Amino acid sequence: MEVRTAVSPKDIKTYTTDRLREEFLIQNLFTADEIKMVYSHIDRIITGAATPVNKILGLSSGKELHCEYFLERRELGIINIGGTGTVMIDGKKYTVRFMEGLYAGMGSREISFTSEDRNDPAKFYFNSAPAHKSYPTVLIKREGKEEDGVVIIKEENKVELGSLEESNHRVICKYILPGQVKSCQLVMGMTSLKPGSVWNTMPCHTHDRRMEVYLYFGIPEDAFVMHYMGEPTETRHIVVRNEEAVISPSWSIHSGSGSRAYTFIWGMVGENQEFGDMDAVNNRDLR
Ligand SMILES: O=C[C@H](O)[C@@H](O)CC(=O)C(=O)O
Ligand SMILES: [Zn+2]
Repeated sequence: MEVRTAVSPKDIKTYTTDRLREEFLIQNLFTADEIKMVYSHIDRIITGAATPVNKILGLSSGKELHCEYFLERRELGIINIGGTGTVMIDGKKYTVRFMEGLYAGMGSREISFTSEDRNDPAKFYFNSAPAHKSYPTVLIKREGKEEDGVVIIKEENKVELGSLEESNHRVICKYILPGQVKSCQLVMGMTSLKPGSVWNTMPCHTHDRRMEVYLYFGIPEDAFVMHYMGEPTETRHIVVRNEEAVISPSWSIHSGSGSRAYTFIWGMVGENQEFGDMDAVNNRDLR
């Protein structure tokens, strides 16, 4: 597990491209038959991915967490962006298809990942945060029938925002949030741009009470997203490629414009779970 420290907005004023990428960009998350993780001191979020191809991958705490098992004092949110896979949690099997999610509560001991088809492997992306209470583990689906251990995303949590005229027409699909999937800190979801729209989170915002990580995906190899970060009056850009993530500290905007439409997963950690708790930035004030 790679460990990254927190960063002051004063520092990034002098950062080179390389330094900025080293601090905030997360690359090579999806590596065959490996679990990759980055532990950030910013709200202690862990951003990771499990890509089982030929193996069963077990999630272990590693030496960095100094505990017996990964979710001893944590919670976990997973979204599969690959082929159908299986997550085993304490002997219970969850089949997780493309774009389906899973929330695993604190105290879950044995967690492992497998793919159904090695030619179309699952790609389990995850965010994990410190937790103080155990909430039920549930599978999260966009459609279907509500049943025991399965949550269907509510219509009110599929929000259409923006317009083609403003090049920011998109659907925000909220997976883990109060009123749908209970968690201690973690709030997670996915935003998909409509063809022809390229801007996410524009107008942009900051939120002092939580940090955020974006994972961009569904981008062809020769395409990219210009991700914008920094204080609203001191912005910087990071060129993000397919299946790369970017860390956004509380003081930073997090917004992007792609060379074409794309999709991204957002995960937020901090003290406030209210989705609308943002400090809006007026477009006129950006620098
Ligand atoms: O605090 C909320 C997050 O930044 C994202 O959910 C915003 C987003 O997906 C979008 O506007 O496209
Ligand atoms: Zn945000």
